[in-house]
Parts: sequence; structure tokens; C-alpha cells
Amino acid sequence: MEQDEEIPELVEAPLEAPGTTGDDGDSRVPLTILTGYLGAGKTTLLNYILTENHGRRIAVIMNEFADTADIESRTINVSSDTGLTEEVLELANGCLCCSVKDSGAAAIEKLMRKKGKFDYILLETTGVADPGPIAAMFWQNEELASDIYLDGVVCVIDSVFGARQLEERREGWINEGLRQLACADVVLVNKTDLATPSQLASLDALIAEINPTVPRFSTQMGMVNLDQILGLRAYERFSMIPTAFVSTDAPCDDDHDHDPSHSHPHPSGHLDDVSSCVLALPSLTVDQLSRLDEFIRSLLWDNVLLRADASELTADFEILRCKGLFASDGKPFVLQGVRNIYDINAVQGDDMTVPNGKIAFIGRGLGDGHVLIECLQRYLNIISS
Ligand SMILES: Nc1nc2c(ncn2[C@@H]2O[C@H](COP(=O)(O)OP(=O)(O)OP(=O)(O)O)[C@@H](O)[C@H]2O)c(=O)[nH]1
Ligand SMILES: [Zn+2]
Repeated sequence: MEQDEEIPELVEAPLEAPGTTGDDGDSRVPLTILTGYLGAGKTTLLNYILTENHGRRIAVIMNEFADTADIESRTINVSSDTGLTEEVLELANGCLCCSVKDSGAAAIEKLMRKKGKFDYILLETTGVADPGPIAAMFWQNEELASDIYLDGVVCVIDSVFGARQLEERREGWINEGLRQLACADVVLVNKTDLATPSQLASLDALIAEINPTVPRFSTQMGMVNLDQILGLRAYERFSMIPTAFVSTDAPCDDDHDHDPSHSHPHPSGHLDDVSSCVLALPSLTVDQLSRLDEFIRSLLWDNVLLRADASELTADFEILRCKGLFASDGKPFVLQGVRNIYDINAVQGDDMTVPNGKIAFIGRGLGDGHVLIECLQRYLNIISS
């Protein structure tokens, strides 16, 4: 970790910032998460963004490991317009997501009081962070919802070491690089100056295998057209299809591995049949929670819908992404899924309530999602069979 890494300063914008208090009257500040493995080039990208003439006034939150062995010493530094670290937040239990919720939310609230001084927030995670819970926390945070919204997750991948990092697998464990890629709304394949063409080609194939719909751009020193990574509105209130799926720059994913159980014609290039559906969830019992896990696993891994009578229905659609926040047994849970990688985790920290639990699915060929929704409702016994 670069201990002497400079915390970037706010960049004063002489012009009215684009896309913030825009035509839609939305005065909320977008937040973009920068993720990527250790040393991939996140800070380099951050500095590039801050020095580009983009007309946005940007605040930066850095979440880094201190250079000690002390696992308690993760901090979030919020850099202010003075350029000095204003908040150093000790994360008591080493869990970023609850710290973002607890003390981090306070930092952001404080930051928000300076609203008018900035109109964009960038959060650089540590190289070993799973951005999933962080993203979930921001897109679901009711208290912050009127002030900020999660715009998207940008994942920087080292073009020389990225493939090795992604391929490092252990039974029953999804490595951080994979989690970061799975969460990504856009990928920057960085340090292309150091990689051979064959390294680039195999890395690209690997990325496409894991997250086939994510737009990816080659960069050196993080230099990218900022319109490709900022202002994506990828998580917009579940209602929008992530930009990744509608970007004209999205690579054609025709040639990714097909699950043989997919019987539907693959409409690659025709993105108009990507749709989403949302199911409101009551607080789940422990049994319902495990049935939800079974249902999601069967859907994402075997492409089948489980029925209440234990029979299976082949899904004639493909889930690209699912996400959810709901309560079970008095605790909040987050579902994060990208393609067939998913996780259902209890959110650490017990002060969080989930008044309106919901799960959203984004998929190809999903239609209005009523088949999926009804199956799930019946399987969880929310509606009777
Ligand atoms: N050759 C080359 N070096 C780069 C490129 N991008 C970043 N670097 C260098 O790679 C090193 C790591 O870059 P950082 O931006 O600090 O990486 P990071 O992801 O922020 O690292 P951590 O915060 O430690 O996880 C630095 O020495 C950068 O100057 C690039 O495109 N080409
Ligand atoms: Zn860094």
C-alpha cells in the first residue's frame, strides 16, 4: 500500500457540472466505486479523473489498509476541498459495509453538508475489497438516498497479472478479483503498455467468460473517456437496466459459453429484450431464506425454476444480474448476483432495518418476469400454490 499516496484534492469546476442538477431535476450526487486488484491502477485512474477537465467537482473517499499488520486499522479518508484528510474513520470490525453504514454514512452526511462544493463522489476500495456489499449498501441506503445514488462500479484490471488473479480459485471460495469483476458495470483493462497481444486476448476472453455483458476498455495510466465510466446510472432504483447492457460499446457476447440447457435463441446484438422485474419480499423465515438460496442457485447454476411441488421448470431466459435486500429473522440480508456468481449474506451490524425487502432480476428473454416471480413466490410460500 502506498502510504505516501497523496489524497487527491477536489477539483474546482469553473463550469456548471453536467448531468447532476440536470434536466431531470435530480439534485442527488452520483457515487462511483473504483475497484480492482492490488496495484491494478485505481489510484492512477483516480488521479487521472481528478486532473481531467470534465467540469465535475469531485470528492474522494478512500478506503485503504494502513501499512500495518493491524487488521483493525482500515480507514476511510474523506478528502475535503482543503485537500486534507478530514475524516479518518476507524472501522471497528474491519467490515467496510457496516462501517459505511455506521460511521461512513456520517462522513458522507458531513460531506453532503458541503453540497454545492462538489457534485460527484468517487470511492476507491482497497485492492482486496469485495465491492458487492459496498455497492449494495450505497444503492440501498435509505438515509443517503435523498443525497446520493450509486452510479456504478468501475473495475480496473491489470493486463499483465489480471488473468492470474482471476484464475486463482479455491474450492468454495470466490476470489476478490472475481467478485470485483462480477460487480463491475464497466471494466478498464489497464497497463496495456506492459502486456503482450496474446496476454490481452486471453485476459479479454476470461473477462467475457465471467462478466460477458460488461463494457471493457483498454487503458494506459487509467486514461479513458470519462463518459465511459462516470454518469452510468447503472443501479438506478432497480428500474433501469445497467448501462452495461445497453451500451453500444458493449462487446458482442455471442461466443460466450452457453449452458446447454439454454433453449432460447440467443439474441445477441438485440438488447431490447433485456428486461427486469422486481419482487417485494416480506421478512423471511429461516426456512424461507434457505429456500430462496436453493431457488437462486438452481436458477443461476442449472437454469431451472424450482416449483413448490419440488418439480423443475427449465427457464427459457437467462439471468444476467440479480440483486436484493431483505430481512430474515430480524437481520438484513443482501443478495448480489452477476450471471451465475451469487451471494446471499447477512449484512453485518444490527442497526439496519429493511422495511421494504425486494429482489430484482435482470435478464435476457425475461419478459415481464411473471413466470419467475410467481415460481419464486410459490416456492417461498408467499402466495399459495
Ligand atoms: N506501465 C504502467 N504502469 C501503470 C499503469 N497504470 C498504473 N501504473 C503504475 O502501477 C502502480 C500501481 O498503480 P496504483 O494506481 O497505485 O494502483 P492501485 O490499484 O491504486 O493500487 P492499490 O491501491 O495498492 O491497490 C503505480 O506505480 C502506477 O504508476 C499503466 O497503464 N502502465
Ligand atoms: Zn491505490
